[in-house]
Amino acid sequence: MSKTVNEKINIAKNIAKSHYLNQATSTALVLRDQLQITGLLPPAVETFDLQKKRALIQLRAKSTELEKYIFLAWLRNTNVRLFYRLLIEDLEEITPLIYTPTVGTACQEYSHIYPFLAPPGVHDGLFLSLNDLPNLKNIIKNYNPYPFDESLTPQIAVITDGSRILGLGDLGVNGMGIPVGKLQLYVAGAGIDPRRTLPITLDLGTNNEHNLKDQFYLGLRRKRGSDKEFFSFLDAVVKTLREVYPELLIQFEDFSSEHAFELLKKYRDNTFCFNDDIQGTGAVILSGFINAVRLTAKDIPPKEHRILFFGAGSAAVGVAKQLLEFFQIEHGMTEADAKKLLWLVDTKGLVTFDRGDKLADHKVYFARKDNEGQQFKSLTEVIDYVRPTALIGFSSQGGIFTEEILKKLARLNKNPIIFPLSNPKNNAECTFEQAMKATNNQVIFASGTMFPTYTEPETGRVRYPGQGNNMYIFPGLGLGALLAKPRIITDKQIYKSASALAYSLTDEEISLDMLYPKLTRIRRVSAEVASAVIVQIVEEGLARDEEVIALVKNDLEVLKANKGPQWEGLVRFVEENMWDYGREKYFDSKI
Ligand SMILES: NC(=O)C1=CN([C@@H]2O[C@H](COP(=O)(O)OP(=O)(O)OC[C@H]3O[C@@H](n4cnc5c(N)ncnc54)[C@H](OP(=O)(O)O)[C@@H]3O)[C@@H](O)[C@H]2O)C=CC1
Ligand SMILES: CC(=O)C(=O)O
Ligand SMILES: [Mg+2]
Repeated sequence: MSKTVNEKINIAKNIAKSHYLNQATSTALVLRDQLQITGLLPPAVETFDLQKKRALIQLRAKSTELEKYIFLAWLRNTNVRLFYRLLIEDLEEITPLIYTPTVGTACQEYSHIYPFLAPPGVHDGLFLSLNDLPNLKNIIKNYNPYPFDESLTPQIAVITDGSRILGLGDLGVNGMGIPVGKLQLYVAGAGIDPRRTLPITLDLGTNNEHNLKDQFYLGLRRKRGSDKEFFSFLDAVVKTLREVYPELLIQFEDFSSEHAFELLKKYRDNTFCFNDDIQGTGAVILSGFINAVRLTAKDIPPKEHRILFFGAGSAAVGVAKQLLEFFQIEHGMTEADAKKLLWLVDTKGLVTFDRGDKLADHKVYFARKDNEGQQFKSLTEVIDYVRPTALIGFSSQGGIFTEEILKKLARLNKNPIIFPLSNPKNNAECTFEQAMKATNNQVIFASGTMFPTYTEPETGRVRYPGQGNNMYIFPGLGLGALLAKPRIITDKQIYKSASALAYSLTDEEISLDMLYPKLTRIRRVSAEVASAVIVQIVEEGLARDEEVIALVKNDLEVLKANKGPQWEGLVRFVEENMWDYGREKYFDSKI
């Protein structure tokens, strides 16, 4: 039902201070009068372009990355659309400031920078502590930034308990920067409406002594409790979230590995959710690996790859599982044969059955049985034994891929695949430059946090590092799922997101030997990932959105008739459903 002019004015008055609709110095004079804010702003009426220009100048004038993070948080919390315009248009410059690496520093400092991130009445996200258990429902409802519009209920929540924030360990409630950062990438990368995102940090205490002793630490001052306490709190939170928002998609993020696997097992078949560190990372690295296999295909048949994971936590095991699928699905290998291509290393060395320690549940499946009683402790020993074609780092041990290790890989392979994937940047197992130099520029490289390009001194050729970060997957995966509305996220949907990403490279990107598309194309890439996920959801019979089902069927008809590019209708539909900073609801009505 259309609103009367008076109703519109009332809405506008209520929201005049809203950080979403705030146009600041762009507010037209007539609107200032109607909103009764004339005189409260300087007289000039500026364009959106000029506002952006000023914001960029101010941002670039900050001397540290943390100051830039604080500036951007303030901008997001006071002028949502200006912030997203900056982020979307200057993605390569801004992403490292709101996500890895800077978000790592911001999380470490969260309790110190906290009050200066948002003005009164605007909140970073929802904190749910153990003390809130009796009253969860009301507290969840407290987070309602847009009470004047019922259509703006949250669609997607990213939840952490702060227990393994990037490779920085247990940061407790300081981990809030991660759900906030991930959800900003949902908006920039896949056009999720920022008003419908819900960052959640659970407070079950922290084992971080530094935080517990810090007078400014903002979480509960207690250590983490038993697994029983953890899982019953999580049960209550998930159950209540589903009661309040039945269609909410939940992304579990940065939980300690044991809990991460257990949560996924508990909820994957009954809740609309996925785990980003296990499944999102699995998909993004599979995608980079598919392209690395293509680049090495003339020297190594795919089935002869030998993949060594340095680190055996949620990320490594998540990727190993996706690679296992890949060798079975694409190369017809049996599960047992595919498993033989994968080795894991943890703090005790190569993960084997007969090592003598009790293996964590998630390591058991990949534990080697063919070591004939031998154990291998150091990475050098393991490399000599395994002779890997690919070395994948998920250990959070910055610099541990030394020059000696990198050279060893180069001696074993014409083009060694080396992926130092730990975050943030200081935790990367090596840098791009180190990998290039040690391998005589032959490395096939991706890292979790972006490294600068490298210019080969001999030829002047510019080489592009890949960024193997789940940010290439979760935005498109989430968008596809939100549009098709399945009740659960399946492994097949995750797998399809990976192959869609791998095949989204343009001819130019392929000619530059890139493993991942340029970040600047993220929206198109997310649309392709989302479309692949949607097709899979429809094929599994899980879609509940009639329009989407009809579109997929129509595209199938077109495909059968060989009339057009794959899923073009669907990709267009997905793109049309993306939020954009320019598409704005109330002020378009020109009240
Ligand atoms: N690029 C991306 O998109 C992503 C990157 N990551 C990054 O991956 C890293 C790991 O995450 P996650 O798997 O969840 O974390 P975990 O802490 O669960 O795993 C770390 C693993 O590294 C092992 N490890 C630590 N130190 C050493 C060492 N000196 N020698 C050998 N092994 C060691 C640990 O061994 P043990 O089991 O014995 O303790 C553990 O298996 C983090 O830095 C995270 O930021 C995570 C998700 C996505
Ligand atoms: C990227 C990410 O999810 C992590 O490092 O945990
Ligand atoms: Mg993570």
